Amino acid sequence: MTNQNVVVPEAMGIAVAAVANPTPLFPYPQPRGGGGGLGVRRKCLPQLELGGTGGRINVWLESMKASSPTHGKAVAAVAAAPAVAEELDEHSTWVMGNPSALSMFEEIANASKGKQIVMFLDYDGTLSPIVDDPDRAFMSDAMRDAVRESARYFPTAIVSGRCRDKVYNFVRLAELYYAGSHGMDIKIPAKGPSFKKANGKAVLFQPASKFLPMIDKVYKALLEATKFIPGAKVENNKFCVSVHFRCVDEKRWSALADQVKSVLKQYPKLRLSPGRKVLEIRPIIKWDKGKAMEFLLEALGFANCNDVLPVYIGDDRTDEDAFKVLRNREQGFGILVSKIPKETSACYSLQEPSEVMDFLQRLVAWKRRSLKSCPKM
Ligand SMILES: O=P(O)(O)OC[C@H]1O[C@H](O[C@H]2O[C@H](CO)[C@@H](O)[C@H](O)[C@H]2O)[C@H](O)[C@@H](O)[C@@H]1O
Repeated sequence: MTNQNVVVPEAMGIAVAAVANPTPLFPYPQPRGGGGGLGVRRKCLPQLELGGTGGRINVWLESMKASSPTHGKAVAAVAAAPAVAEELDEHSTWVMGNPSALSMFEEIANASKGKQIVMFLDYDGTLSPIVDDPDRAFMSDAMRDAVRESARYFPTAIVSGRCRDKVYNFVRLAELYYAGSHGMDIKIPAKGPSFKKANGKAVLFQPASKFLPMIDKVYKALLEATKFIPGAKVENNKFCVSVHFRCVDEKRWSALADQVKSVLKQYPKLRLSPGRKVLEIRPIIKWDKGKAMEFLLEALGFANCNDVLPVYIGDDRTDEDAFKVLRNREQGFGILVSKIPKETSACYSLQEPSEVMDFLQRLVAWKRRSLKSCPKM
């Protein structure tokens, strides 16, 4: 490895406190309703414990259901339910707490005046629509153009649960920064249009590298344990593993949860969290997408800056860690991609990837106009 820094967390001094910024740069909307809520009935997911007996399987099952809302089904349920009015009310309350980033565009643009926007984008469900086959989650050329343009004006990073190589192969833009495996695999190349702040040295940061052999073993064990469940798919994401159940008949979810649980019992150093019809298995280390975002900000020279505005757009539970960091720092803003109300720490929302594309295009157009009228901006 030449001209590349392999960074260990301690060496970077990465801790939430290390990059804390005391100056509120963006006025987060105040939480509405009780319990710090956004006016939405809280549907907290139970902890997915790996030990214990049969009862916990139900907890797993409930989690799998709760973390996999299907828009079509939700809409049908709303239409059929007697409490339609209440549901609609809930939705509009949520929209008030998390207004559309498109309808609030002027406010967002104003807040970024004089500040360097740094763009963080999740991949699945944000840049590409959710599809049955994870290997075919392609982003459109139009979306690729929008992301390419974003990177011309703002340092832009992809932060994904997928392994870094795989997400790079989908995005195929060398001018971006990539954080794969839920932020546990970060690479900052040495050269590129927006890499001036990275001191001309490539950075490779893999805080879970010692877990590689374990992840490999658990991946093989999960493949074996789930091979009799039609539709189940196990994906090796290098520092984490995804067990997909989108194509598994709901009647077999419990059997799948059972199999996964029996494998994970032998791996107390791994934890499990639910995603969109997927069980995500990863090492128990204090590292997540929020920490990855902070790492990138620091590595790019934006730590302790008052004139930076990080924007994080994502659709998944794992993106909440980044939304929380922004909320706690009172800096920048998180945008949740969702058609249905969800508990979130984001302050704005977009409904689907096509809206994400609109938003990126508008931001770039706004930036271009501002540069024309005031080239120093
Ligand atoms: O952090 P992300 O980039 O959003 O990655 C999270 C997981 O995304 C992928 O799974 C999801 O998208 C698939 C394709 O649309 C879909 O089939 C699946 O049901 C979703 O959960 C990816 O395959 C996982 O490895 C990522 O962890």
